[in-house]
Amino acid sequence: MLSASPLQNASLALLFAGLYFTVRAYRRLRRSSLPPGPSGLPIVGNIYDIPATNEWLAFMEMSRKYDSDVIALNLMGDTMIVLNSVTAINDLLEDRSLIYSDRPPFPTLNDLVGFTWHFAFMPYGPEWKERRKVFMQQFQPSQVLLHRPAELKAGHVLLQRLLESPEKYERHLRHMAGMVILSTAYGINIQPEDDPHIAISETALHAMACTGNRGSFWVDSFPILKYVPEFLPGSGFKQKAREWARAVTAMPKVPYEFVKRSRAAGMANSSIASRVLDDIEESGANQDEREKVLEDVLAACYAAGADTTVSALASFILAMTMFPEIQKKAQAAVDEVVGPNRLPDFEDNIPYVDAVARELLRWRPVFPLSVPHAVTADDVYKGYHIPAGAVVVGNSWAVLHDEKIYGPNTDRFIPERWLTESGEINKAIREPDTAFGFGRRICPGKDMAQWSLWICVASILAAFNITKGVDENGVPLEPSGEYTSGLLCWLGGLQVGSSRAKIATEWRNYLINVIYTEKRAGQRIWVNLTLIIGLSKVYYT
Ligand code: HEM
Repeated sequence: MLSASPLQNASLALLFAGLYFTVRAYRRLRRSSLPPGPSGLPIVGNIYDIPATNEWLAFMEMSRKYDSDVIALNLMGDTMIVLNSVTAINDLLEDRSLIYSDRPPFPTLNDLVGFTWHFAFMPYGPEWKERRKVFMQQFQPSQVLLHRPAELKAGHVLLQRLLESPEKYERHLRHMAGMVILSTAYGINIQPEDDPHIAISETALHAMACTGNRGSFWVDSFPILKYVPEFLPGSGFKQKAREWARAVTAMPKVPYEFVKRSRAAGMANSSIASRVLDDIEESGANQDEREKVLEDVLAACYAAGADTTVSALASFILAMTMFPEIQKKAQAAVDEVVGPNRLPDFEDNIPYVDAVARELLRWRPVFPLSVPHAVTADDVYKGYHIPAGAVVVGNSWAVLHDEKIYGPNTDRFIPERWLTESGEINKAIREPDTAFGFGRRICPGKDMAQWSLWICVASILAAFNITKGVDENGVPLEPSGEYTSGLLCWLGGLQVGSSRAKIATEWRNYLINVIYTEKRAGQRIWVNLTLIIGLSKVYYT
């Protein structure tokens, strides 16, 4: 074996030292031109500067501390830029959306679990554009009108189910959301219980909630771990991912094949799938390719639309429990327009309910940090360097709780902030659009989501009182009002399904005690609900 001379050793040591200091100096230089932020530790960077809960509040605090609405964090070598004001969000995610519309990679979610069909997680590029275009055609405001009958019917079935077992309200909200989406997208009439389509989708959504937070698994930080063989100790994540992948792969295929079979048998209901398939078959061009896009888009409706709507409605239940005086006002507003003999309809003009629905999205945004974007080219903003590849997070919570925009006490649920003195919607107040994300990635299901929320809120208010539960001594039990946090420490993650997780874990545990729903106005409402049961029987058979 050859051995190096002392001179060679000294030269090598010098070379390494030189390299080390050059890299350090380069990093310092780069860091100094990044937006301000906590300095962090070697290697791990700022991961310990981000708390495990309520990260959006920590980012607002950093913004104050560094006197900058744009802050930068280093998460194990990756740069995360957090935008804490409406101005910064507009300047970058809206006005420069050409380069700010990418997504960071999701190694566990996409590569291991198989959500590659879901365009919400696709990089900005032709595949994403194609799917988004097809989606938008079906969810633009004029098309959304076609979905209203399904939303109304599902709202009525929701009331009936709440009446039967109010303590299972979260399950009923899920059923309602699934019913709207499966019937709109595929023309599928779901079963009242144990529907197989719902079961597959819920398992896949659970997988999404577990893996959508980048950083939940080490493989997110070290993608090479994807290749670890399953027999090695510590590779449990791969087995779990393989189990989830079965449902995730089945989610787009099973309902799509159902539609194809129903069409072949001449029994398909009207749906987005059927309308687009008619077009595809008529034109005959690129049939397989276009069908694959359609299959993905339909599945994206459930994947993106179910948990979100459920989460917002669960916040509604919470708000009505915490602010009973608002509930009374909202019920009075509904009663005044709707009267005692029917349930609300989309044609009803009830500004107070509009205000409640807006306040809901503002007060407890489903995605407090939206869904992370990524920037595809180097950029300069306010003199700061934003490096290509950085994850860019819009702090929706900061905007939606900004008292300069929405007035005082933004932590309280105050629908009046949206109203003029005469009780109409005040058009001068910025709509809660921030709750639906930004720029080219803004939620394309926004209109449908808002109408779904509206009809459920109005219908529940018309039929039920929502009150705190009492313990065995009759003492009211206070709900904690806490939510889970979705953004894990390493990289800007997702909030998908996290409110659901909280409700599932905490609320369900003392659900029967904490929140119960009672029939309001006794017989009068019961009569209405009997009518609804009649309607839903037609639906179920
Ligand atoms: C209250 C309900 C909802 C809320 C709060 C919500 C919010 C959001 C947010 C914050 C994003 C990320 C936007 C961004 O990256 O900047 C998003 C994306 C998306 N949403 Fe929604 N959403 C809701 C309901 C729905 C519904 C009902 C559908 C479908 C029918 C839907 C379909 C989608 C899709 C497909 C994307 C991915 C867009 C893309 O990456 O291009 N959402 N949503």
